Amino acid sequence: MAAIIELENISKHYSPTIIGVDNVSLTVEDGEFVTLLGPSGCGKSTLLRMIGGFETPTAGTIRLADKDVTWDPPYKREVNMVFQDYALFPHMTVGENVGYGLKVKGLGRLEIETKVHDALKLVGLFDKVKLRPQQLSGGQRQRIALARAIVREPKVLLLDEPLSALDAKLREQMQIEMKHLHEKVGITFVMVTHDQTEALVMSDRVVVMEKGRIAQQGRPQELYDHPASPYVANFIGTTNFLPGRVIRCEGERAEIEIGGGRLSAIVDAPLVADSIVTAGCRPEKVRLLAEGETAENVIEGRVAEVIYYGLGLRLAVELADGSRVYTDSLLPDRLALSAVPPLGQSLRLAVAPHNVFVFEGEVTP
Ligand SMILES: Nc1ncnc2c1ncn2[C@@H]1O[C@H](COP(=O)(O)OP(=O)(O)OP(=O)(O)O)[C@@H](O)[C@H]1O
Repeated sequence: MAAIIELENISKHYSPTIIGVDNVSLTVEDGEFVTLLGPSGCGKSTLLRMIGGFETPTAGTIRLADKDVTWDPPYKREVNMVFQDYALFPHMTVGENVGYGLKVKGLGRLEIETKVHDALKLVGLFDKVKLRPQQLSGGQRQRIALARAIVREPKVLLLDEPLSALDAKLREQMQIEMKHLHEKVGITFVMVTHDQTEALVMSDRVVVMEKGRIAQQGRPQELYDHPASPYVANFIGTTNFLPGRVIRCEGERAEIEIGGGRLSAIVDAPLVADSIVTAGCRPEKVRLLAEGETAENVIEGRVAEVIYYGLGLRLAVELADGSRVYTDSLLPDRLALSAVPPLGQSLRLAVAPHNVFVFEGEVTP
């Protein structure tokens, strides 16, 4: 695959103290679906707007399809942006909205009709061509905005929180629809979201941002299974953080002392004996042990809280030092609920060494 977007040392300083984006370099491959993910204020929208030409960088270079576009206005770039509020014209029909950009470009009526028809077919809304936006549901309006963006056949589609106006159920459905749309049209998608599930479900690659910089980037599963920092581990999914101390580290295996016992972990880089660390593990990777069952990395504690969330159960287990470990388990059938341990009951948990992350230093949640 060839690179379609190349950002080289891009910064945006709004003032000497307000830094939107701080020296970011990023390459997006042709046809990729890349998501910029992070909490409010981390600089993801500023970065997206700079790719679109709606904001100019204070340093760095932006190349689109090998062309330096750093100082080009939006209309000179082969990109199209879908905004949060869709920005549809209320006085125009769906067909006119979708065809508007082509009309401005000077295309003939027949050509516009064909392209509008194809774009609306792609989003499954050709039967709505004569309606006005206000006669459509939120999800339909979102699809019209997408059709209007792809009808101009841009090389890159920029999406700024495209699903934020939709309710939870529709959001879930649109995540899958947009993923399929991306596969069908083959255009490069760059999306901004603060919703980690959305990023994991839809993207080929997720770029996690922190204070204007890239904290980590990778395929969704890479980020989930190998977060590079507590920030990423906390932002993507839920993580148990347990304060600890390194007992020893030999090769890729480290022994960590934690508040209720010891944990073995598989580590990427050697750790210094006696150093302060934080062990992390995902709640669904922590297993409840049956009586008499043996395992590596056994943690003992008492049930402090039971949280039922339909699909399964989350137990908060308090260790001897007062720290808590959450464990998630699915409930395979209704009867399983009767086996839920009561508050205060002692139990044993286990987590496999390859499911334990170790971060140097203390983590403040
Ligand atoms: N036009 C502006 N003038 C001054 N500061 C700005 C401007 N736009 C953004 N900022 C600041 O730059 C930083 C990054 O903002 P940005 O909007 O890119 O973050 P974001 O991650 O997209 O957040 P959100 O999800 O809330 O939109 C923030 O500190 C913000 O206050």
